Amino acid sequence: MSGGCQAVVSAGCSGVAAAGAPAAAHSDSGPTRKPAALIWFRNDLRLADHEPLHSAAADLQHCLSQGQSPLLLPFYCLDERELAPRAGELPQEGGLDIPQLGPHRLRLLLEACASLRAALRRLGSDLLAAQGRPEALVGRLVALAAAAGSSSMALHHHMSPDAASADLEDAVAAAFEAAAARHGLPCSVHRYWGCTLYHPDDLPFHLWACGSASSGGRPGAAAVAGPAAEQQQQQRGQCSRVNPAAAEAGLLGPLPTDLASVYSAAGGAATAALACWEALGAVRCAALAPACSGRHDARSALPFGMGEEQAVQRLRYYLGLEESDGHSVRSVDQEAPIATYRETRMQPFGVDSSAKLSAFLSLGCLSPRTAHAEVARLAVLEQQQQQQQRRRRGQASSGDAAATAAVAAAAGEAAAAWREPQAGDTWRWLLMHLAIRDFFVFTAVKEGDALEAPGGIRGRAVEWRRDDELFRRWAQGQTGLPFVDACMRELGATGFMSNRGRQNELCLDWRLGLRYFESCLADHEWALNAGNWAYCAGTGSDPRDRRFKTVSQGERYDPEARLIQAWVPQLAALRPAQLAHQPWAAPPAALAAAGVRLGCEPQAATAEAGTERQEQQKQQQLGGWYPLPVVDPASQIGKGPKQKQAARPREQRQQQPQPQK
Ligand SMILES: Cc1cc2nc3c(=O)[nH]c(=O)nc-3n(C[C@H](O)[C@H](O)[C@H](O)COP(=O)(O)OP(=O)(O)OC[C@H]3O[C@@H](n4cnc5c(N)ncnc54)[C@H](O)[C@@H]3O)c2cc1C
Repeated sequence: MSGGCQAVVSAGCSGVAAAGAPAAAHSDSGPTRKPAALIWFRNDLRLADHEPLHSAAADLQHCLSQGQSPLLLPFYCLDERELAPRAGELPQEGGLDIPQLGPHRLRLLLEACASLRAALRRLGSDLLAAQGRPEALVGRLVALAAAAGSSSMALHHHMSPDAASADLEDAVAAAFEAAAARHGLPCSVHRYWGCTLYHPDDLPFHLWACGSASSGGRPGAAAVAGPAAEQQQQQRGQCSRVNPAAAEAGLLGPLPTDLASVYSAAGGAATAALACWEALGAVRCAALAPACSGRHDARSALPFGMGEEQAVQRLRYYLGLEESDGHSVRSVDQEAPIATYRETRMQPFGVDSSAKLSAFLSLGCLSPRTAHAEVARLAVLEQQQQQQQRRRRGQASSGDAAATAAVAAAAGEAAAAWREPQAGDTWRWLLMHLAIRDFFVFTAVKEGDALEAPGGIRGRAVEWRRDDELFRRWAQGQTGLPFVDACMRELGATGFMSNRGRQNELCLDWRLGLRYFESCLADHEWALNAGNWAYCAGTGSDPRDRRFKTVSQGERYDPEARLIQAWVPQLAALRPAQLAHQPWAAPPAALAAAGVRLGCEPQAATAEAGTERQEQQKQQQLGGWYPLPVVDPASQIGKGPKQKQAARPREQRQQQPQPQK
């Protein structure tokens, strides 16, 4: 960092303004002073457990108490570079010039920004929003604050674990410093860590190599969940009013809701990338619900609006918690989904089979620590219930209520501390997955770009296969492997795919899949996507072969073929339903009864492409043409006791279908 600025990387909850204040000549003391704080919102679109906001607000609160009139400028910048393809690091891109930020995630992002803006407005503040480059926007904001008479500038933001983000953060800081210097304003930059359950300072090793962009010492350690998060929640009413000049600068206009218009506003590269995305996945952006419309594909596993409130609602619903008179109580209506989480999590179908928190976490509408705090509440309630039961059975003395509650609270908090889950546990399995998320984030920070190298962090010497036509069929859900196709069609139409589904691939260059997922996943996080792809490809930190037998996976985790019925209507009428996993092995009579015809649709029929509406109707009709598998299906069937080949008539077993080209 240069100029009069001082970078401060804060990890604790203590105020940091003093640390960033430069020379005494620029002191902010005195009634005429007007310090300004910019809060750069990124993938942390929430108010609770938001250390940059909390710290800035605490500093400004201090200024207010001294009779000064500080400014708080929370802002979000939709970085246009993300709407275009990544710089082509893959050879023979094969139609992969798709946006990094695809329409599904864009929709949720716009919704999350709208929710955040509404929440800030309720506090008398606002969210300044623009499309462009953050490093250009900070310059404008500094000018705005300077014109409003600001006497000093501070920039607060969360750090991102993405490999590319360190450069962006440095560029934004440099632009901020340069703009402040132009206006003769002292300034400081404050970076925070807030995207994991555990804080890097609490790890038993150093995450950052010395001299990296993010190093510089990380004072203090944030508590994992618990009181810190709650305390911050209570203090969030501290934002001061945003400068009205921001409205004039066009930063308070309505957020876009039409997805395609966002790409076209970003220029030719983004528009072309969107067209490429539509062609590759055979999904039309115009057919997707606009942001904030409240509309969803009826089959979507993510039928939620996006925002902090929705995130907490979803989490509480899943845990079976309700708010009553400001306290968490257990919902009495029905058994909460968390009760069966361990058993259902791998099921690829349904809204409640797994927690469906990933999109909220990826946009930062929910912090992992807040999730942990809610789980701790559940643990306390469980302890209270157990104590009551013991008392009823006369196994515990009936002391005074307050003392009993305190004991239960302590026991609950202790119970929510980390321990490996056992078979009978419920919420502990959820905590374990949040810990797995941390593992991938920290691995990504440590390994950086190396995670995406062809041989990964283990430098495996593998000649990855490229087959653009096969890749296209995979992306469009036309492989002839029904479970894979159902997963891919769900991804294209809704941006979600279950964890099981995400682990099915066709032994092609894994980095193609990585890029396609990046563009399609509504919950995309670079660290998690790259780390998990590397895991599946055997190039990550786990050297074991993780290749799935895709047919067996479907049969095992979706025995009733509900996912296939939802997304592959051609096979939906097959009975018994299990036949949908291996239609090539179904008796001819069953195929005929369900109207299924295997193979390529004859040219004459495809040539008669109808209107869009007719095409949609055709998509929803049961029965019809369904392709034969693009790979030998026998290679996708496991031999283990739980992965038995579906029963099929003897005569059919003789005729293995030939892979279709
Ligand atoms: C190839 C591949 C790519 C993936 N890309 C992403 C991605 O971009 N973003 C993303 O959030 N998840 C990713 N995952 C992980 C996982 O599939 C999703 O987090 C999960 O399916 C989301 O559903 P859920 O919220 O119901 O998760 P649950 O299964 O209920 O788990 C709860 C939370 O734990 C975390 N979690 C669970 N499994 C994993 C995992 N394997 N790795 C990291 N965190 C995990 C997530 O935050 C999740 O929301 C990927 C997995 C694979 C195999």
